Amino acid sequence: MCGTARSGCIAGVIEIENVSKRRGRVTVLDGVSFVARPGRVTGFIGPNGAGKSSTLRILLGLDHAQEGRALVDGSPFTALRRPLTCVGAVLDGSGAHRSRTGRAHLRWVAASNGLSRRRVEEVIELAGLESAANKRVRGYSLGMGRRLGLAAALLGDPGVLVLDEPFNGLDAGGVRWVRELVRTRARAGGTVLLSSHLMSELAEIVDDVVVISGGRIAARGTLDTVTGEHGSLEDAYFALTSS
Ligand SMILES: Nc1ncnc2c1ncn2[C@@H]1O[C@H](COP(=O)(O)OP(=O)(O)OP(=O)(O)O)[C@@H](O)[C@H]1O
Repeated sequence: MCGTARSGCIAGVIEIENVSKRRGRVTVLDGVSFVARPGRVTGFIGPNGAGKSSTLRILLGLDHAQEGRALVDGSPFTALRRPLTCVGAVLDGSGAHRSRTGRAHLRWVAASNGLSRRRVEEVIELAGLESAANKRVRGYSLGMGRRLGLAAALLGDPGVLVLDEPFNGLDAGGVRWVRELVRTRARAGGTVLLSSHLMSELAEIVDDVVVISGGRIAARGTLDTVTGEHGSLEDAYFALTSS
């Protein structure tokens, strides 16, 4: 199904290797390295402006690093032949044209990746978008836009999910859905990499944690390792990022 011309996207290992990014004179990322593994939920946390979105954008081929590599199963995202069947991603917004309906957007994304209209109906149901699917995206709330972005990310039933602040704007039902979705995906052997500022929410769902601060990795490891002697992930986060 999914794959690169070279190796095929079977394991779904995300490797960020020594990635550095400068914007003008500002160093946004400085030698960032970590791995997100199959069967695990990896939380990517850090203060505003720490470099989370920049890292995820480089991983998804939306931006370039001056140094280092970001790989999925040893290949850059841009080398994937049918990316949606390998990596599902949600960055900011739904990515949909505002004058389209949610259903039309999903059908367009599905068609561009050789996926069926039946799958479109499945993800509409999965994302709880049945009553909104025929509305134009310009009328969507923040949370509905989030659900639409997640629905599109799930279209290809990918082994890898990359989610930037997936809980933003979601109501209680949406938060519960995303929580269960990422845990179910990881239990089934998928790789989930997600950023969030919601420490208590994250502590419930992550296996591994990567902490970034000022463009540098401040800590990485299992939830227990990173939490360490601190009472909670939140306490560890503040200790690691306050400088
Ligand atoms: N398009 C851009 N042009 C210039 N600077 C940018 C751009 N995008 C990000 N930056 C800068 O890069 C740095 C890292 O930003 P980034 O968005 O990756 O952080 P983040 O950890 O995702 O933050 P947040 O939690 O606020 O989303 C910040 O200093 C930011 O100002």
